[in-house]
Amino acid sequence: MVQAVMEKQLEQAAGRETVLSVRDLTVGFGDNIVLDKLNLDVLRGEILGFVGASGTGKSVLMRTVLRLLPKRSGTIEILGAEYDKVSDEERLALDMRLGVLFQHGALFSALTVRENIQVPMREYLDLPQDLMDELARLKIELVGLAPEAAEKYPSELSGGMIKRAALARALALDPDLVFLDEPTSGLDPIGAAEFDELIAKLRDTLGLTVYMVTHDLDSLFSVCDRIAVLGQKRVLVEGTIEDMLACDEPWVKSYFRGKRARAIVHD
Ligand SMILES: Nc1ncnc2c1ncn2[C@@H]1O[C@H](COP(=O)(O)OP(=O)(O)OP(=O)(O)O)[C@@H](O)[C@H]1O
Repeated sequence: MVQAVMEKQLEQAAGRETVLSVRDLTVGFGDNIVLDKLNLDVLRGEILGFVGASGTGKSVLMRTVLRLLPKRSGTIEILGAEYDKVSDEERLALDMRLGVLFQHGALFSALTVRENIQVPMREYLDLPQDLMDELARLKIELVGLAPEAAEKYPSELSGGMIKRAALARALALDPDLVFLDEPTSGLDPIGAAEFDELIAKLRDTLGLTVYMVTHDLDSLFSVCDRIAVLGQKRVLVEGTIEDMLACDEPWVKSYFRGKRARAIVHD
């Protein structure tokens, strides 16, 4: 069954551009091998939901792809380039095409929302302050925050506003691919649904590709085009929500056909 789902996905993937291709990736800490020969493809323009039991290595994979953790072996090709094989200059250019929203927002508490959004601009670009202010204003509008949010500090924002501000910072350089680590965690169901709608809208309007680590079944059912499940140190199964619902792999079955999931399906 799992094999059949994988083969169907490969067929569907044929002909679409792969923006992230991970092959035989092994990552570990001392004797603890967290990912073992893992393979994963993310296709342009899709929202990929990445799930797996707690502690299976979802964050480790995302951090390794972002070069925040070292890999033992394997290849990671991102936006058509293999990081290990490009020059420093090309690596910098690649980094600019990636946006990241870390869990809990991870905004700088001593900076206002506007200043937070301008951090990547300062790091990668050499722009006059008035242009950066205008760009920050546009990003704030894009994520649905009020203009007044620009001069507020993170401590003055609600959880939902922090997520939106962090998303605005992730979008600061108009990336092709954004990584979201549990973007709806800590939000109430209405706030989470609004955030999901925002992500779908941004994908549709900006043509973003979204890689989203999530435990949120609502997000998986409502906005993800495809889902990848991490287990046994690799991607156990990849597919649409329908594929997940038909899958007999025990963890996938209990996650997607358990009590909580059934409540969503029958909503
Ligand atoms: N810097 C590190 N040093 C040593 N071990 C680590 C490090 N980071 C992660 N690990 C280990 O890697 C494994 C996977 O952790 P990871 O945080 O990726 O899980 P996760 O799937 O994201 O979990 P959760 O859903 O709870 O966030 C765990 O066993 C963890 O202890």
